Amino acid sequence: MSRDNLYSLPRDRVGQFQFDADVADVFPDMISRSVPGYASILSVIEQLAGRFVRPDTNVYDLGCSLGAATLLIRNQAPSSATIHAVDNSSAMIDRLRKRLDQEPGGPDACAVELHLADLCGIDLSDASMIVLNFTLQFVPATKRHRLLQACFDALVPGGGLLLSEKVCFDDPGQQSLLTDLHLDFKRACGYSELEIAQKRTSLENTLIPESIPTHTDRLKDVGFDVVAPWFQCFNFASILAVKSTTAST
Ligand SMILES: C[S@@+](CC[C@H](N)C(=O)[O-])C[C@H]1O[C@@H](n2cnc3c(N)ncnc32)[C@H](O)[C@@H]1O
Ligand SMILES: O=C(O)C(=O)C[C@]1(C(=O)O)C=C[C@@H](O)C=C1
Repeated sequence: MSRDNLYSLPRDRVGQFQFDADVADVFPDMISRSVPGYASILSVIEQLAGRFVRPDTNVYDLGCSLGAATLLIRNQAPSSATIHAVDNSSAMIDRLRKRLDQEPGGPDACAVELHLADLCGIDLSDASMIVLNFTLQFVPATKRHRLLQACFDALVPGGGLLLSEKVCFDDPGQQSLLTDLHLDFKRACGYSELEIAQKRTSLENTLIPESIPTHTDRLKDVGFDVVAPWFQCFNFASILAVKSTTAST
């Protein structure tokens, strides 16, 4: 795995964070040293796939990056399911396509379709599981409600949505403590103060976190019956939302 040292040298001007080829090349290292609990969340996504993915349904991995969640879901999905891996970064989709060519899966592996597209513009239907693993935070706040409504509407009764996000806190004490603990995590993972500062600048106005109650209220508002925050480490959280089995599609 290539080491992320993208922000290790001083830059005259730190531009907006982009999921370009440089980031794609180091992404597994970058995300695992930036998001506490990332590996645990992935392992739970695989577990959830075993429970939620139904035969002859679609699964959407929205903002799939290099397909970490897609490949784990494929381990559990019935062969008649189809996983749609969606990302608007060609660097990410190209690398995932190569990886799938190298690892086509066994004879019972379900189909994986790649979509180089804005996830706000794609049609979603007949879904038994939808994953937004650290993706919604990059979608403009004004588009988030409509996207989650489309996700809810696309789910079959009993279907599940997994939403993981960097979050913020209304209470200033919590905000400051949990941000500091995240920075300590990054330092312990080997990032320098310069790397941390330059990456923070590049993510400003690009990654827009919201509070856990903002996320859970919105998920209930679009129709989810059960909205269960199941993971939090510092300012990173994951929520499972389930559509009622008696809901009409
Ligand atoms: C933090 S990464 C997601 C990590 C990935 N889900 C995983 O589990 O490894 C965010 C991804 O969302 C993609 N993305 C951001 N906004 C998007 C949009 N509007 N449409 C499609 N993809 C988007 C980025 O290109 C990036 O690959
Ligand atoms: O907050 C940070 O420092 C992050 O790097 C977080 C984060 C994320 O949550 O997606 C941001 C961009 C990269 O994709 C990897 C991790």
